[in-house]
Amino acid sequence: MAKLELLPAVDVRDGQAVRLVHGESGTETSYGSPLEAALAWQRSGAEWLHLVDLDAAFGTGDNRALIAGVAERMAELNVKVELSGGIRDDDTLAAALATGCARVNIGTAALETPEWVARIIAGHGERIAVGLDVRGTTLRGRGWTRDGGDLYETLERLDKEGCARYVVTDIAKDGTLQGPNLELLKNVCAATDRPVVASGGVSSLDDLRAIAGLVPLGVEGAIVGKALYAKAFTLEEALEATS
Ligand SMILES: O=C(O)c1ccccc1N[C@@H]1O[C@H](COP(=O)(O)O)[C@@H](O)[C@H]1O
Repeated sequence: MAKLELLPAVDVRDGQAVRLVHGESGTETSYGSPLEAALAWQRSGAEWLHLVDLDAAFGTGDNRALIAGVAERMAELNVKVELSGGIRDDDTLAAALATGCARVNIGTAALETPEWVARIIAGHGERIAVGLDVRGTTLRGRGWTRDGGDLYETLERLDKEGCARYVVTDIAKDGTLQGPNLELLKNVCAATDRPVVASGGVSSLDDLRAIAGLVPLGVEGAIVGKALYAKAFTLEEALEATS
C-alpha cells in the first residue's frame, strides 16, 4: 500500500502552540513554544508540518514573525511546511511563500475572493492547496464562524481552476479525538481526482490505518493534532503504522 503522509499540526494562538475543540475560539489547550513543538516533531521523524496562524484565521491579530521563524527553521531541517491561516491577499501570500514553506493552505479566500484564488492557483500551482473546512457539506470561513457555500459546488469550481490539492477538515470532528469522517473523505475523493489531505478527529493508530486504507482513492496525507499532544500515540508509532 502507498504510504500515507503524516502532517503533525502546530496551531499558534497568542504566541503559543494550542489545540482547539471544533475550532472554537476559547477552547484552547496550550502546549507551549511553537518552535519547540515543531522541533519535537522534526526529531521524531516528521517530513511535514501543518503550521497554522490561528489569530490570523480568526482575525484577532497574527503570529506572522513567530510563524515565519518556525517555517524557516523547518526548511533548514528539510521538513516541508504547509502554512495556513490568514492568507487572503497578495501581501499575506507573498509573506507566506517567502518563508520557504512547501505550500500554503487557503481557506476563507477560496470562499470570499474566488477570482484571486483562481489567479494564485494559476500562478503558483502545487504551492497552493485549498482548505475545505466543512460542517456537514457546508463550507466555513473566517475562523470557521461563517458559512461559505456548498462543498461540492466549490470543489467543482476549484477543480476547473486547476487547484492542486485539498485539505479537508470535518469541523465537527476537529480536536475531539472521535475518529476521522471516513465517509466525507470517500465522498470528496469520489468528486475530485486531486489528492486530499485528511484533517480532524484522528485519535488512534487504527484511525490512521483506516485513513491509509483510503490512499488508493486519493487520500495523500493526514493531519494529526490533539492525539499527538495528548500522547495517544507517538509520531514514531504513527509513521511506522502508515509506512
Ligand atoms: O486548525 C484549526 O483548528 C482552525 C480553527 C479555526 C479556524 C481555522 C483553523 N485552521 C486553519 O486555518 C485555515 C483557514 O485560514 P483562512 O480562512 O485562510 O484565514 C484552515 O484551512 C485551517 O488550516
